[in-house]
Amino acid sequence: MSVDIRSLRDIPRIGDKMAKRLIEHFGSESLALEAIVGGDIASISQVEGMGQRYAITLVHDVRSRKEGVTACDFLKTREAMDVYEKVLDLVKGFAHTSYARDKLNIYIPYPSSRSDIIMELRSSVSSCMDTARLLKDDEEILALLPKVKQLSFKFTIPKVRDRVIVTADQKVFEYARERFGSMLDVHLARSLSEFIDTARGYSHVIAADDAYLSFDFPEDVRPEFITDLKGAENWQIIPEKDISTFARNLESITCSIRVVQLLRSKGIGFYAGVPDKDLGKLASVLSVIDENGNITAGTDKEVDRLRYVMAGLDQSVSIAVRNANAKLDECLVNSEFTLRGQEMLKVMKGSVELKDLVGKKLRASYHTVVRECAGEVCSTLSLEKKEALFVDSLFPEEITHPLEADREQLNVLRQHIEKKILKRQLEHKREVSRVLASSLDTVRGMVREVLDFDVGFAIGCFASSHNLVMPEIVEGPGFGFEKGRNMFILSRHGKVVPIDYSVGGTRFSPQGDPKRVVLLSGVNSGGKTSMLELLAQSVILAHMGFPVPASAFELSFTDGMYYFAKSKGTLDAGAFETTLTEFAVVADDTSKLVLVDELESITEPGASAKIIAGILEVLTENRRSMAVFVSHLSELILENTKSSIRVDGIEASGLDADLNLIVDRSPRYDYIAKSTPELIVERLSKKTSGKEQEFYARLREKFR
Ligand SMILES: Nc1ncnc2c1ncn2[C@@H]1O[C@H](COP(=O)(O)OP(=O)(O)OP(=O)(O)O)[C@@H](O)[C@H]1O
Repeated sequence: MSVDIRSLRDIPRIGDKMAKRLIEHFGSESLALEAIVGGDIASISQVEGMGQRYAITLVHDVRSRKEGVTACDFLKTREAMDVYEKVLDLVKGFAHTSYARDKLNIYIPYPSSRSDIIMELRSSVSSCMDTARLLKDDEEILALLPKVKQLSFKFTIPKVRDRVIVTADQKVFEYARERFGSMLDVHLARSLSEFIDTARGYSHVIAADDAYLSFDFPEDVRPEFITDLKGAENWQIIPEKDISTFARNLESITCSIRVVQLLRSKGIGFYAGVPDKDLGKLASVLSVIDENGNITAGTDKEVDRLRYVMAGLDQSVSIAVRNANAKLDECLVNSEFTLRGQEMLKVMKGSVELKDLVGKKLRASYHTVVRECAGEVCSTLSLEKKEALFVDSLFPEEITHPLEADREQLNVLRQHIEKKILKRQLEHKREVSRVLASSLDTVRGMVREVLDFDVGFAIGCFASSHNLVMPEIVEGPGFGFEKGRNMFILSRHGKVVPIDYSVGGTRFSPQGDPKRVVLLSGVNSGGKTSMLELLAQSVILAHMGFPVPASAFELSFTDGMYYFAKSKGTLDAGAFETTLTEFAVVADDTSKLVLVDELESITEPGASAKIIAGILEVLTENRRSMAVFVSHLSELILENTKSSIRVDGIEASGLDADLNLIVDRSPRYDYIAKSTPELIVERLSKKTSGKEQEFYARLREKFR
């Protein structure tokens, strides 16, 4: 039964505490609900106290309430679930984003009662396959996608230190502090002098009322009057607020824009609500900021020049000073100083200092050197007139040797440049923020769509890489295929022998034999278990609406799949009983596929054969059941039943030159294949020597 979910309270797993955390994390209940219903496992996992496993369970829970089924409705045994999880891991290997890797968990196999969902999925997966065919080798898209992450809004914006709001009005002050206080300084100035003192500490001053409008301010205080603070937009006062959101997520956003543009250029309609022109504008606005929210180099020549000045100031001053001192030294070395008699008398009388006389003599040369030194700094840094005046004040009027730049004045120059950069940046930031503020929803939606694109793209790439085909759905019961490939063997060994096989009524059935219940006999290590695994993989994929690993595949939908893997060793009485209880479930009249691997080891061979025969009879009587039982006891089982059960066989014809079994991996229909353990014994005897070989030779004799 499907249930409508309208609030977090409708989800039994979510208590008050978790609901609060979800709302805090996503920003609102509707966004939290959207993430859960939409299967955004990656984001839900980030909620405090959640974790990935819990997020998956939560999403499955909610979806199963909406869809009325869970994965366990189809996957009836632990081993069936294991195969599903391993298949899903293979698909996840093709995801380019962690978002997609997590979200792929929402895909589950559905029972035939929800064939409507399977059919819907088949059509969307088919278009994912088309997209993958087109794009799977596109290097640009493959490089862009891994850089797209979910947008993060969880960060505090560092306080802006170079800007201040100053007001003379208590009410305005309180309002400004409440709205902007966490992001920039707000001051109450009760007098003009207080205003000016405060203003001098900042590169940009916003005067938030008209109290000081008519005053003449000193040249270094140039407030901006924004007298209606309530009517002001955030981008005017604190453009950093919106810019930060974009800057922190810059790579994800710019890569998403590029992905959308690329997809559109390939004729794939994507994110239709936003026209190309708007995307282009967004991209060009974003190109102006870097990941710290600063204006990027190349945006504004003046900012670039000032940054260049800032970066080169210390070095160019020290080089120019060094050059000046070298010139001064040279000048001194080449100077002669002659005291005339009058001068000597004055010095002797103490009315003139020798130092002053020397200074007088050197002044002209000193000032020339200092002028040249300042000129060198100005030209190296391409300083403007006003900045050049600051440079002049770096060097003392009085002759000093060696020449040194005044550290304090250098600092004043640095602050002057810095203020100019900040002021200029503010103009750009306001422009950028004005555009970005209205684009947040667009960008949020776009990044989500790109991430969701990767979910489908991963499925498409998986299908394409494994050469999968969409199975044809038939009335059945039955399944049959050509060139089926076990994907686990393929990923483990890099190659796999394709197999043809059919059970029940399909166009691949042997001479139209529609037998639905078969025993699979055959040689040890012939590939019987691998065949069951291949069937399980394909049937699970088909019930997920996914393509399957074969060149052609037909199957009928079933209500559930039972996969019982080989049990290890003979079971004790308790475990035997438990195993039988597990098998009792196959007796109901639902449509089902039962795959069983060597059940005989549950007890001694004679009894096992009877039990297996009994189970097969029950399955044969249910017209909607299909079953493949792998067994080495097929003859014994047939002796114990009158039901019409087909025995197929995987046979080995010998050993090749490398002592590997020569096996035809495709089962032969209606054929009891021998286990041929003698081939294994023969192989061992050929591979060994001495005593060991004698031992195997003796065993071999037993088969003659
Ligand atoms: N189609 C195939 N292509 C390539 N290798 C295969 C194929 N099928 C099986 N193999 C390989 O053969 C080996 C034995 O396979 P598997 O375990 O399925 O045989 P089995 O018939 O179940 O053996 P046993 O009767 O001893 O349990 C495995 O290593 C598997 O990788």
